[in-house]
Amino acid sequence: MPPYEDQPTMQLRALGSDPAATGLGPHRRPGRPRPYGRHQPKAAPQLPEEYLTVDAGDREPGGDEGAAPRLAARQAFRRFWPLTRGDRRWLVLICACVIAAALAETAAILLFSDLTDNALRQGSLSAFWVPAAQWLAVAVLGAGVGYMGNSLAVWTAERFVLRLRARVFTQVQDLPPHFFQRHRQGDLVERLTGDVEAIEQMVVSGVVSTVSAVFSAVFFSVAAFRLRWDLALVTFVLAPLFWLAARRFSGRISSVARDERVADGAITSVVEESLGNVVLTQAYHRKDAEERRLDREARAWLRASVAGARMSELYEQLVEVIETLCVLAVIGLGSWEISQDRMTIGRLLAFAAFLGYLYPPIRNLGQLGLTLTAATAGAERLAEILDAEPAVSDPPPGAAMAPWRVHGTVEFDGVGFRYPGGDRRTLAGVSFTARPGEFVLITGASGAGKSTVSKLLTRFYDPAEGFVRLDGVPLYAMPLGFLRTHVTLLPQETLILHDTIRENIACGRPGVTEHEIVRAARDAAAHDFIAALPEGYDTRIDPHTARLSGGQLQRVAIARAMLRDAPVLVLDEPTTGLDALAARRVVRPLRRLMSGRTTIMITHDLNLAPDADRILVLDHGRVVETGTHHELLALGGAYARLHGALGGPPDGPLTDTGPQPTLRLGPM
Ligand SMILES: Nc1ncnc2c1ncn2[C@@H]1O[C@H](COP(=O)(O)OP(=O)(O)OP(=O)(O)O)[C@@H](O)[C@H]1O
Repeated sequence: MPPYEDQPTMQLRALGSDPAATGLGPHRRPGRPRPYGRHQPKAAPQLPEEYLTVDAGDREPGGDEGAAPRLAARQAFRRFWPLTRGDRRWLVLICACVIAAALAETAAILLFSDLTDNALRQGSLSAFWVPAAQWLAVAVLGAGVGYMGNSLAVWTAERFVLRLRARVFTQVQDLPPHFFQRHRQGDLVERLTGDVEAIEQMVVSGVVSTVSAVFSAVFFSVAAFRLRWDLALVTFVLAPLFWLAARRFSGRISSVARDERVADGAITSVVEESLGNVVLTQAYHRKDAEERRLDREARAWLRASVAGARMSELYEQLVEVIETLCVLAVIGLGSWEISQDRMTIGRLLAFAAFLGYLYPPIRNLGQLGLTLTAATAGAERLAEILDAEPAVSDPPPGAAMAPWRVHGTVEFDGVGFRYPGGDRRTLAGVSFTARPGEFVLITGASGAGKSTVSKLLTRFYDPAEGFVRLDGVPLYAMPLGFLRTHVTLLPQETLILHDTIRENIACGRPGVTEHEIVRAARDAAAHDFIAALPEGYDTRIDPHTARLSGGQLQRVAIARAMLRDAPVLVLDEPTTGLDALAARRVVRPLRRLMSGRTTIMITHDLNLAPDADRILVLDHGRVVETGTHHELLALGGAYARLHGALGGPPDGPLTDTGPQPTLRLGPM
């Protein structure tokens, strides 16, 4: 008799999940202000009473998330089952195919017993043809439903993966900056790939496998009792041993699976971070340190992986022993029956062969529990993302104070803020107003809270106290899309899409013409260097490749902002990281971009200060000085000290063409 696993079987192998696996081990790898939208512009709205009376101090900066929550397999299943909505009729059809396949297999077993009893035992060829033809018909039928069920199951499972991944990805995109500071990128990548697939194993494939195993076990049991009730009874008395073995292993497997998912995330993170930092690695000759880092994570992964494989193998071998025990019990009882002349050896052989069909579904039921337990580790990691609250959200439908024609008055009114999880306030009582077209420069020591102002102004967070307003409307009272269409951020680190230069500029305003792209590039002093590239505007750029210099990338970003054409501009250290010459080349385009727009510039670079309508000096989250460059120098306080320490421009008119890398942002 061939080993059980090798025996012909028509049982649907639930897709994506090898029922013989415990679920451990690697998963499949895989111009001016324009109206908002089409609405007619209207005057800046009057705020309803509720926005004026809300005590903003009650608002908590959201988005704080804890560690991955612990979930029981049942909770994890319930949590992700709703994502099968829309495909449940297909699941029903798949289950029907699974049941039909189990029936066909049961019929095949009975026909096999028929053949051994009649054709083989009696040595009669005439007794062979009818059951043989029936067996063939049943096999063809089983193959048909097997093919249909498996194809449909792959399609349904992949649709589930698609839907779940899209859901998690959408959520990830709404999460606040600190979430990404606290989670390594590679680990998030792993959650969006490996963990998503692990959950599919639990939900779609899990349901199909369970239906398959349950129906096969029921049908085979009925057939077993029909063949020999006493032998069947012995078989079933010993069946709980499979369940006990699975139960014994489930706790250990759950913890090993969790370690394995975390190790998978860590190794992806190290590889990704190392590739992203390859210049630093080479420049500082950190090759050995990076290799050690990879080796450390790889060893942790190896330990988790080996522990997982060992656990799985131990379970498999234990089950083999239990199966052998069951077969020996049946043969023992059968031998006694034969000795009493109550049974023939042919019947006993037929029954023993039949056990080869009966045990896999019983054993699969136990293993399914383990697969679910292992997949729960992935569910916990995804639940952590799905449960993380975005720090900000759109106002409820009907309550939004938009659209209107934005003029660009920016107001900070008694703003206080503390980062989620932060131990102290980053901003306290910050108040200032920038009227349309004004240039306000915010400076201060490192860590004073300057960039935090830009994050509040572009609403990555809401203030815990006070209000940030645009044209008198608190930012939280307008849709995020409306706000970010009218307030353009040019962050410190130039944001580049992995695409062509054309697309990198065009993404400032979808639907722009080639002519508009080229005009923006010219205004940003980027056209000439782009045109000189062999592929011109079709050159693909990447933040990690050196095809364009920092200053050139910054000018591409300025061209994008030009197209965006927002009335408010937030510039976070626009010249930081650029050498003096590159910084000077950025000045003219910046002047064009700032012209006529409200500009909040966050910078250490005091070369830009004389042109500001107002300068705010931040210190430990508070505005300690306000005035023009000359007023503040005359004051001889914090600004004057910063100016002296940072080597700002002389107290006089500046030019962008002089021998010193001084920058002039005055009117063109
Ligand atoms: N996600 C965060 N969680 C907790 N604290 C944070 C977070 N981001 C920034 N901070 C803290 O808030 C304070 C202000 O940070 P911010 O980046 O606004 O300073 P900055 O003045 O722009 O500094 P720099 O000039 O160095 O960029 C710092 O003490 C910083 O450590």
